[in-house]
This record gives sequence, C-alpha cells and structure tokens, in this order.
Amino acid sequence: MISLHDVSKIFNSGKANEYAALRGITVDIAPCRVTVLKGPSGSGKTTLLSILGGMARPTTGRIVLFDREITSLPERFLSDIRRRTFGFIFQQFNLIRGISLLENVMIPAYPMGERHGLLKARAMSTLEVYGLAGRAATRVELLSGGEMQRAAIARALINDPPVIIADEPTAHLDTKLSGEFLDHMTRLKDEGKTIIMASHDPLVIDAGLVDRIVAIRDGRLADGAAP
Ligand SMILES: Nc1ncnc2c1ncn2[C@@H]1O[C@H](COP(=O)(O)OP(=O)(O)OP(=O)(O)O)[C@@H](O)[C@H]1O
Repeated sequence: MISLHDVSKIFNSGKANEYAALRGITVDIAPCRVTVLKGPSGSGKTTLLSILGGMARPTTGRIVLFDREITSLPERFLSDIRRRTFGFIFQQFNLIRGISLLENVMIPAYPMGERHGLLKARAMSTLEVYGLAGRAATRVELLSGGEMQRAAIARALINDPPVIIADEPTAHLDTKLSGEFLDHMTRLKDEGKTIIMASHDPLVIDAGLVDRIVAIRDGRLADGAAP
C-alpha cells in the first residue's frame, strides 16, 4: 500500500555538513499489518517514518501510495492526502499545552472544513472510546501519563485514517503503559488499520501484534531485509 523505491534523504545537500540519513531504501508496507522500523539511534527511523507519512520528501527515489505516485505532488495535494491517510502519534505525544483535551483532539480535523458541531460530536465519541469523555474540558498538561497516551491515540484517529504512524511511542512510558499502548494498537489492527511504528524497545519489537520488522542501520535496510 505504501511503496518506497530507492529512496534517499540527504540533509544539507552540497554543504560541508551534508548528511545522507537514508540511502537506497526500497520497501513495501503491507495494508492491515503492523510494521516496526527497528534500528539504533540515528539510523534513520524517524526520517523514514516522515517520508512514509508524507511529512518529508525524499531527495531522490519514488513514493507510491495506494497505486498512485505521490513523489512530486504539490504540497497542497500532499497535505490533503496526508490528513486523510495518516494518523500520527509522536514521541512524547506532542499534545498542545494550555488548551483542552477536546481541542487537542479536534485540531487535525480543522482543515477538513467539517461543521464545528459535527466535529465536536465526533471528537467526543472518540474520547468516549478511550475513556476520556469526562476529561474533555481539561487542559492536557493536567492529564495523567496514561490519559495523555490515550489522548494522543484519540487525536491520531480523529480523521479515521487507514494508517497509524507512531514514532518511538513507548520511549517515555513505563512497562504497564507500554503494554496498554500495545493493547490499543492490537485493537486498531483488528479493526483493519495499518500500523507503522519506529522503535528500538524490545517490548514493541517482540510484541505479538508485530507482523514485520524492518531493520535499518546507517540509513540502509540491514542485510537480508526484503523490500
Ligand atoms: N533536519 C536534519 N538536518 C540534518 N541532519 C538530520 C536532520 N534530521 C535528521 N538528521 C540526521 O539524520 C540521521 C537520522 O536521524 P533520524 O532522526 O531519522 O534517526 P532515528 O533512527 O530516528 O534516531 P532516534 O532513534 O535517535 O530518534 C541522524 O544522524 C540525524 O542527526
């Protein structure tokens, strides 16, 4: 469903500090499966996730999403595809402090132009699924760690994207919360979502829900990794 063909990402191209974060990556992400990008710090996992999720463009190579080449689409088309296709869960969750949980969850849907009342009702029912409806008006910085984690998942789901992308989602969670996070991902997988996570956490890598591990080292697929 997402195919990268010979993708590279060069930062600071042509300058003294030029750096090749990804080199010659060819990979196919299967639908309705859980794929984990595994590799040491600095190996290129976040860069690869950003390219898979349409948040960054490759320097060279091609991206095909649902049989459509999206490599060179103008930003306005790409951002529309990004919003409809992907839900993002960031390391440390990146919730916006100072505003309520409900507003945080609604933010990714604002550009879709839906009527405010409808969007609010949808956000509330998503919060209900995650046991957070009673906390909707609470500023996010007042939530517990577990609530923040569920809030981040709810926000990623607000546009009902087919693909969830999570960058080191358990890096700042204890074992119990990490297990709960994986339980949520298992349920989403059962609902047919495609899940792509970057992680070097053994709890994630060895989890039963993982269908495929893509190992990365120094910006390349590690030896033996099939596309
Ligand atoms: N905007 C940028 N400009 C220059 N170099 C960058 C930029 N973003 C990433 N890099 C470099 O590219 C390499 C890969 O970074 P990336 O964040 O993808 O690795 P990672 O595997 O996700 O690491 P971590 O597990 O520490 O998050 C690193 O050496 C990083 O310093």
